[in-house]
Parts: sequence; C-alpha cells; structure tokens
Amino acid sequence: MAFVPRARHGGTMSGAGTGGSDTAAVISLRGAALSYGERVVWRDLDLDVRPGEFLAVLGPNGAGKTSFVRALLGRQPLSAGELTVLGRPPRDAARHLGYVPQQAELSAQAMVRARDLVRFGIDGHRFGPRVRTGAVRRRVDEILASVGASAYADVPLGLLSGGERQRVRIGQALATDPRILLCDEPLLSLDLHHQQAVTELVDARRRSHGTAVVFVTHEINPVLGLVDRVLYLARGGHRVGTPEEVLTSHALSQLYGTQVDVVRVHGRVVVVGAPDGTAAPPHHPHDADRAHALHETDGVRP
Ligand SMILES: Nc1ncnc2c1ncn2[C@@H]1O[C@H](COP(=O)(O)OP(=O)(O)OP(=O)(O)O)[C@@H](O)[C@H]1O
Repeated sequence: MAFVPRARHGGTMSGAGTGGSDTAAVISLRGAALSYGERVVWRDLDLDVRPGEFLAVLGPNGAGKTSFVRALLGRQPLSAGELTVLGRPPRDAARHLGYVPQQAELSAQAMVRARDLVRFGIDGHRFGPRVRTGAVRRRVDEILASVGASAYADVPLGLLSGGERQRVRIGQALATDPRILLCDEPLLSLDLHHQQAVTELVDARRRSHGTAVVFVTHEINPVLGLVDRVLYLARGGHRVGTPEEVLTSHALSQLYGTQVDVVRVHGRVVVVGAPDGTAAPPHHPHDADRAHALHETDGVRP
C-alpha cells in the first residue's frame, strides 16, 4: 500500500515539534549539542522528525551537517542533551537506517562492483545464517532495477559516472529496507539531470514506504519542492522550520548576525551576502565562536 506523506505543516522557528502531528517521531533531539573538544559545532537543538518527513539540512562548510548525520548514525556522541532514533539510542537503531555517504568516499570501493555494494547493504551487517544465495541475488537484482542501475550491475564503482554511482549507493541504502534515509550531499558534482534522478529516487521511497529523509545539501533548489522542513546550521546557530519560514532575509540575517538577502527568482531561492558563502571553510579557527558570540550580543537565540 502506498504511503501518503502528510501535507506540509507549519514548522516552528524554535525547532521543537512539527505542528501537532500525532505520529511518533522517528528522530528526536532535545537540548542537543555536539562539540569536538572545546569547539561547539551546534547546541540547543530541539527537533522531531516524523515518518515520511523530508528534512533538508543546509548550511555553509563546517557548520556541522555531516556531524549531525554522524550523530544520527550513532558514530558521534552528543556533548549535551538527548537524541533518540526510533525511540532508542542511535547505535541501537542503526540497522533501520539507510545511509548515502558523500561522493568523496570512493577510494576504498573503487574496485567493488555495483551488485556487491548492494549485496553488502542486504547482509553486510547481519549476524547469524545468511539468507539463501539465490534469494539474495534476486533481491539485489530487484534493488538495482528499482534505482535504474541494472545495466551496470557488474561494473566496478570506480568506472561509473558520478550519477550512476549515486544510484547504486541509494540502492545500497535502500537494501536494508530503512525507516530513515540519511543522505549526505548526494547531489554533489551531479548535473541537473542526475540531480533530478537522485532526488526522485529518494522521494519515491519516502512516498511508497513513509521513510523519513534527512538530506544534507548545499543547494536547496533541486529539492525545494519536496522539503517539509529545513534545519539550517550556521556557525554554531540554527533555525528549523518550513522553507518559507527559514529561507527569508530576516531569518538568515538573524542567524548570521549580518544582512543576508534571500531572493526568489522563477521559483528558485538565491541567498546573497551570507558572510561565509557556501564554498569557503572558516578563514580562522575561531570564526565559528565569533559568529556565535555575535548572535548572543545581538540578543538572537541561535
Ligand atoms: N572528528 C573531528 N574532530 C575534530 N573536529 C572535527 C571532527 N569532525 C569534524 N570536525 C570539525 O567540526 C566542524 C563541523 O564539521 P562537519 O564536517 O560536520 O561540517 P559540514 O557542515 O558537514 O561541512 P562541509 O559542508 O564542509 O561538509 C568543522 O569545523 C570540522 O573541522
């Protein structure tokens, strides 16, 4: 039976709650903070993600987007607050998560065939007797077909194009039949056609199974029509809400502590004047702390 995602709800700028849905959250953060040593990457994060919800995680380099995904995967502990995934500690929920990593992590897999990667998704983390080989092979073929990757099932990943490789990685992530799909910059270095193909695959899974999607991206426009809410991380602060609430000149100017203009042109969102842009890493190791201090000085709760 097809899952019908709920209609877009009114999010909150504080980040807690999802506008009164009574469906249990699949991801829940309360007062969550993540630090590396003295460096606070984000803090005071309250967020519930519901089944079938599409959450885009935006922000400049170094804002803590990948760290957020690592926390959900149980690979990075919080420094404060609480995080539950499917009602339990994240590492206990890991087998219910599908993960599409950043493109850059290819080298170790360059010689792995597409079908082997998907197969690893099926039985790679299970203990005990493996499912019968024939059944696994059929399942791998089904998954490869569902992501349009049958034609290159036996080709090593290193020989595939970026778009082909992303299809296979989504296949691997879906092989676990996940309740939550975590995608870390899956559109990076893809052309528009492949960006669309990848987002459609992710959205199809969400619609058919009610899989919640956490989608890290620098570029909101390819997913703008799908996104329920945005988590915008910027230099220690954050905003949570619908795209209409968060992607405004007012909200982003508050978040960055300086004038930022959000312009909508032909249905696309363009952010002008974010001090760090979206490409440059912090110029100075203390920039993040300085930005955070700016917010506090301005009386804005980041
Ligand atoms: N294991 C670690 N130890 C110390 N610092 C880390 C570690 N991992 C990440 N950081 C730092 O934490 C900050 C957030 O990193 P993270 O990779 O989460 O950011 P990001 O928003 O995903 O960045 P990008 O867009 O460049 O991928 C960065 O300043 C990074 O250098």
